[in-house]
Amino acid sequence: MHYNNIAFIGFGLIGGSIARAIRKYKPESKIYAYANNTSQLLKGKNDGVIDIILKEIDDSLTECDIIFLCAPVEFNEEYLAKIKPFIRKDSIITDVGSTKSSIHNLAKELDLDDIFIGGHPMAGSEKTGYEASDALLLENAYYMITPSSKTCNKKLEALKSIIEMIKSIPFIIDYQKHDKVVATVSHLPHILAATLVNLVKDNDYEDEVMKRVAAGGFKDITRIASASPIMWEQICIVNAEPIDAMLLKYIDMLKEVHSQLTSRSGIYINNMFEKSGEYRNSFDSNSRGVLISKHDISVHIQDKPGAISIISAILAANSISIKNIGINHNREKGEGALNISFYDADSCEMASKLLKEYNYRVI
Ligand SMILES: NC(=O)C1=CN([C@@H]2O[C@H](COP(=O)(O)OP(=O)(O)OC[C@H]3O[C@@H](n4cnc5c(N)ncnc54)[C@H](O)[C@@H]3O)[C@@H](O)[C@H]2O)C=CC1
Ligand SMILES: O=C(O)C(=O)Cc1ccc(O)cc1
Repeated sequence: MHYNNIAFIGFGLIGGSIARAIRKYKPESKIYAYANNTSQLLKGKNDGVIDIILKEIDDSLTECDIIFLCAPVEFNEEYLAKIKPFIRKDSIITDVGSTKSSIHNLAKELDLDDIFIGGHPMAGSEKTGYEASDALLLENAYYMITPSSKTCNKKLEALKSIIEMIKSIPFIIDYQKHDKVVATVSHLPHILAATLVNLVKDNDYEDEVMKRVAAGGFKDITRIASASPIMWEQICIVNAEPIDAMLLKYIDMLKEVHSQLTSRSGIYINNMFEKSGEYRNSFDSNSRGVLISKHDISVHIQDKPGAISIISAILAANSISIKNIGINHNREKGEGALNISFYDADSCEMASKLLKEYNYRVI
């Protein structure tokens, strides 16, 4: 199975970015797209990203080996049901939605749980639409994959290799755990950003001085307040339970800050920033993933003695200097991911090509 014919239902920021990346790294792919926005589809066709615009959800989908659902999460669920009659048993349906349990439950109800594998790229932006899409948007970003208990290994591996091909980092996770994780690190922060901006709006002076002088810190933490209202309405409603559980914990934290401020406890405030600073500084400095410099590659190696020395010998024999080399112990890429950085782009490209010729899997 070559997974050559790839369909997109919804063709905006994320669908467009994945399609562009597929076109870049596997130009021979045949890309089909359907969306409720014809102008985005026409642009995609003009750019050479889309081969076939689908006017309807119909049996053209039977030709497709993998179908990406890339609309807001509630619409993805509607399309899962609509496309069911046209999908081959050996195809894969995946989605890019920010919530996973609800669509997995539906897949089970529809008896599609051997065909549907959840997906969620952990990168994006506050912008929307195909116009904002970019082949490099998801590069070096984690891409969560949520298999079901009926997902077969062959399909899982196929989806993983597409994700690796577009230079994202596959991260397999249980779908219920996924929803709790993203409720905390993505959904709640979007709600906080929106409410903070609205706090300023509702409390500013007539001359809008707050808006005018809002400094870098405020802008940094509120960029995502400009995200798509329809997309976030659907995410919040579909993932309401875990978001609400974290929101309640957060309200308790704010109440504690309020109480400590009332009693003017400088020590409490100091400790609060001490604790947060230490933890925040321990985050990966490159939020888009584990590859820090532009001249890095990651090579999958078997976990056995001598594996690293073989690779360094291949590179040395071809006069390619290594700047840094080390096993990725975080296991984001699974066991045996070796990170190598080079001094310049040419060395990096040559090394990647060479190691691939030796049948190493390089991303
Ligand atoms: N924006 C982001 O940063 C990220 C978004 N996601 C997820 O990706 C999905 C898509 O988000 P974006 O690409 O950002 O949104 P977008 O607004 O840029 O694109 C949505 C696409 O779906 C189409 N669409 C909307 N309603 C439709 C309907 N009823 N029928 C057919 N097509 C319809 C639109 O025409 C557009 O092509 C969402 O499920 C979101 O949760 C995941 C990771 C990051
Ligand atoms: O713009 C940002 O920083 C984001 O956080 C984008 C984003 C939005 C939704 C997701 O499910 C994942 C990532």
